Amino acid sequence: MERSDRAAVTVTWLKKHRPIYIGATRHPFTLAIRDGSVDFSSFKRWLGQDYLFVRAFVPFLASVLVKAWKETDDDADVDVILGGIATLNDEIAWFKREASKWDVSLDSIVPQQTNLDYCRFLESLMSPDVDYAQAISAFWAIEAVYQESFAHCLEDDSKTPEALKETCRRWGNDGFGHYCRALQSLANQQLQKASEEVVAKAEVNFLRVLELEVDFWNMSRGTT
Ligand SMILES: Cc1ncc(CNC=O)c(N)n1
Repeated sequence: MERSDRAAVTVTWLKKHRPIYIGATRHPFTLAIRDGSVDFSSFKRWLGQDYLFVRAFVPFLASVLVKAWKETDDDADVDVILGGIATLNDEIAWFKREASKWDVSLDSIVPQQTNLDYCRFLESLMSPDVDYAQAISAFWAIEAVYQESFAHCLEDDSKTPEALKETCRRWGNDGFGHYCRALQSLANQQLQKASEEVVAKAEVNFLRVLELEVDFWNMSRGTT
């Protein structure tokens, strides 16, 4: 069967790996935010670690932008990624404000092993040997997990504490949902014309992202 006859590649991955995807997007930490039982010290631990992650996410996005610029003909890909970089600029300012609100000192956060592992994975994708199809599909997966996790905390029947709603809105808002769908569609476009080998590598990366996201949420427990 030609790949063009099949459903979009990311859609087949989501179906095939559904339980793992659910594990990342319905994690006990975000479910505890949603039902209001979350322990604020867990939230503060997550906030500090995520700030470090987001700082490392900036050069990753820059590397995806360079790949898009080199490997695509129209401006659409670069424009979507550039929008992501602009959002990250606001996001870093937001982390600083939020951290001071919660008395979290960002200068003294020590990255935990899971965070170092995740940042090392991002760095491996920054290599010029990794092609754009792989980088954009990993990028989509990373953003999609946050979008789905936090959008779930904003549904009508959720009991998310008022103090955490702004955090949930940052990734759970409709604009971010739209941005994730745009990334997904860029990823599908690339995967559709990629070799079987590249698609296979991208699927492995997708699973690695889900695993790292689960480990990342787990860090909020403070037992690792
Ligand atoms: C661990 C992790 N994964 C995804 C995101 C969302 N992207 C940018 O903010 C994030 N902040 N942290």
